[in-house]
Amino acid sequence: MNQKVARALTIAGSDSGGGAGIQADLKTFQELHVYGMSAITAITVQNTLGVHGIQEIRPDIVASQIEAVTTDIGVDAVKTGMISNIKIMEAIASLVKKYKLSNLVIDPVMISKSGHALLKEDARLALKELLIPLAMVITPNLPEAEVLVGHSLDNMAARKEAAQYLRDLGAKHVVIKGGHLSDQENADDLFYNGNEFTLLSSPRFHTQHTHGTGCTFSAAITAYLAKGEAPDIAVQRAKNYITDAIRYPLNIGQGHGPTNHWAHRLQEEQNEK
Ligand SMILES: Nc1ncnc2c1ncn2[C@@H]1O[C@H](COP(=O)(O)OP(=O)(O)OP(=O)(O)O)[C@@H](O)[C@H]1O
Ligand SMILES: Cc1ncc(CO)c(N)n1
Repeated sequence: MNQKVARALTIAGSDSGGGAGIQADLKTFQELHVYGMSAITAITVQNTLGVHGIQEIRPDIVASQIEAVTTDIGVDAVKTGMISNIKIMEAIASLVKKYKLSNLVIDPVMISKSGHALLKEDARLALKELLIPLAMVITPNLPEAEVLVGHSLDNMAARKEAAQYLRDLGAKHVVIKGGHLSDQENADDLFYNGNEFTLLSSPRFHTQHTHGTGCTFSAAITAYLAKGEAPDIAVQRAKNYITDAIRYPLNIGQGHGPTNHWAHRLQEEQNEK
């Protein structure tokens, strides 16, 4: 086998519970046959019941992790997740530019599903100034998109304007995720590539096991980009992946459990029996 292996890097926080953050990203990369690497920005003490502590990693250590893998192994696509402070954000932005990491997916993580702040307030502006201009794809959930534009987005016209605003900041493709629109029958995400708007649509499942859905979705986009898919295809395939991962829950933990990262294989395994 001398086919070139796709390589993806996640720059994110560690979730000891294994459902979100670095752990979700690496599991997703592996499932999609992409070699996964990590630069850890923070260690969270976390389980399905919530976030119980955070230790930020020194910015120079975050930077060295990125340098170590970029200069040796190489990176076909990269994603960012939890980046809790400005110093870490500055370090990441300068290395993305230095190493011309063009397949950059930004998941602008701000608050965990359990309500814990994962991004300091003063870092929100830095996210807009430093990182969003470098993004190939940005994937805010609805509350994050509202923070980024500075007002509520309670209808589709407002969400389309928000997507245009994020494009104007420099992100080439925008996905405003609809997971939080819990009164809607479907879980529809608004995708904008600068020319047209499309909906990434799926049924909405009534489950409490949605911890790490955003991390898993953005990691899947990153994996498909690493494999050379165009962004329009990568987001649709990632939507299929996260939909299966939510559809077939593992029922782990006492609170908001993780998604099922190997669910996409179940159909295949069923067919083999
Ligand atoms: N109950 C659900 N049923 C089906 N799809 C869902 C459901 N909840 C979320 N999704 C999908 O999961 C993906 C992630 O969206 P979501 O809005 O949950 O991200 P998030 O809030 O950033 O997640 P997290 O912060 O837990 O990582 C989107 O494609 C969304 O439509
Ligand atoms: C480490 C980490 N990153 C992201 C999220 C958002 O789901 C989380 N809960 N924990």
